[in-house]
Amino acid sequence: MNSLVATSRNFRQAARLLGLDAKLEKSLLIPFREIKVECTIPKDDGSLASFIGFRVQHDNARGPMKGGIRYHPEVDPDEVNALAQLMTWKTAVVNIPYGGAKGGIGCAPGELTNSELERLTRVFTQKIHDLIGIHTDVPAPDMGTNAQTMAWILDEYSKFHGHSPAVVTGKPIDLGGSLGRDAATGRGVVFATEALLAEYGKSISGLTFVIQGFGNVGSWAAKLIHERGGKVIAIGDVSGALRNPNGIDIPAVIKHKAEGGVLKDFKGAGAMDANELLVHECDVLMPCALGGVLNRGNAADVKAKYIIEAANHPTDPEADEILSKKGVVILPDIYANAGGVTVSYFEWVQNIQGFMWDEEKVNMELQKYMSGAFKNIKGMCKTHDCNLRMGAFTLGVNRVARATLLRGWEA
Ligand SMILES: NC(=O)C1=CN([C@@H]2O[C@H](COP(=O)(O)OP(=O)(O)OC[C@H]3O[C@@H](n4cnc5c(N)ncnc54)[C@H](O)[C@@H]3O)[C@@H](O)[C@H]2O)C=CC1
Ligand SMILES: O=C(O)CCC(=O)C(=O)O
Repeated sequence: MNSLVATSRNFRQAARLLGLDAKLEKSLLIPFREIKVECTIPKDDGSLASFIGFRVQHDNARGPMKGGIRYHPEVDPDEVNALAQLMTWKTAVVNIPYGGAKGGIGCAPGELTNSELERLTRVFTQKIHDLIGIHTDVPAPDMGTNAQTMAWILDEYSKFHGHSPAVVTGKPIDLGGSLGRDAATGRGVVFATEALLAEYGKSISGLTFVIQGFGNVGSWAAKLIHERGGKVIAIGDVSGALRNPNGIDIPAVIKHKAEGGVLKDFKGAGAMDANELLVHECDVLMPCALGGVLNRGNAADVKAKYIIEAANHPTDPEADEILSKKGVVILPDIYANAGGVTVSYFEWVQNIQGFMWDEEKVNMELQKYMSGAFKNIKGMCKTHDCNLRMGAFTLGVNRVARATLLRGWEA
């Protein structure tokens, strides 16, 4: 199902549970602003290459719009729109003073050199610099982008507006990045998993995990699960998938990748069919890569008891229905992966204050926000007699609706 249709469907279901006025519902769904820009760069060989960049600013009722920038060949306007909308509900779920936005460029970052990526990022920034800003819209990394990408945006933006570290988060520590931001999404995923498992009298230790995606989110989640005694029995990325029923040595995989190795060539686990990864026998499944990977084609075959949505919208609504009938418990993206944007908020606060926190404080505050949000989601589940996805959606949508009503519409 189209990602925008799927996300809007979840929103509408939450709006109905909350009894929102139809006009308010419509206004919350329509994005504040959609930006589409053409970015042409000279490639290293002198030829020209053109790319389309997007930034969708979905809602700013609760504060500056916030969300990552994705570099991926499948980036399209509907997907960016859906991801921007998810950011609005996500920032409200963890109760940080932001709205939602998301950006992306349709490109294959792995096929561009570092200098081509730098030129592309700078051209994109030139085209959107007057529409982003510390108190309007604050980008961050997402799939295919990283701290270096944020450093280029910061530098290009600062040429127009003066030195502005708080205009992006997830930047290098040397440029005002926060300690703990690199690990934050994966760490938040693990805090969220612990909160969920505790409801069932379980903990990470001794359970089996399957993780799809071994980039920023997947590798940090895997590392922290491994450290807590969880057994990661299968992993995969764009190169392929690996399994080891005795548990994969995650620090060794991280070392292999840091030394330039490709995941599928790691020797401490056997190769497996990448399509089998999501339906592999395990206690906990963590999609940490693309959206829509759990769909009506594979949902019936999923064997995990818990799904932690570390990626954004990995579960299609059709799969959601099939999985819930099977009794699989799903921890939704707008809560499960909110640790990244939460520490982005801490980074922005530190930049504005001009005062750096130590990593212990960052991680402690993150845990507070994640466990507080889980309690609030459970409260909404009780109030509206609904599952965790609708608990999170009703929590987020209700906060945004209240802020919108309080601000009013007088011209
Ligand atoms: N980076 C962050 O702070 C946050 C990221 N997310 C979400 O988490 C997910 C992953 O993001 P990052 O780890 O930042 O991206 P990344 O670019 O660091 O890593 C992406 C991973 O997905 C893998 N992948 C790509 N295509 C694949 C395919 N067809 N099959 C299997 N694996 C594939 C890549 O090989 C890589 O391991 C995305 O859905 C993103 O929106 C959510 C919240 C915050
Ligand atoms: O850190 C941020 O501002 C946004 C992270 C993000 O893009 C996401 O949560 O999907």
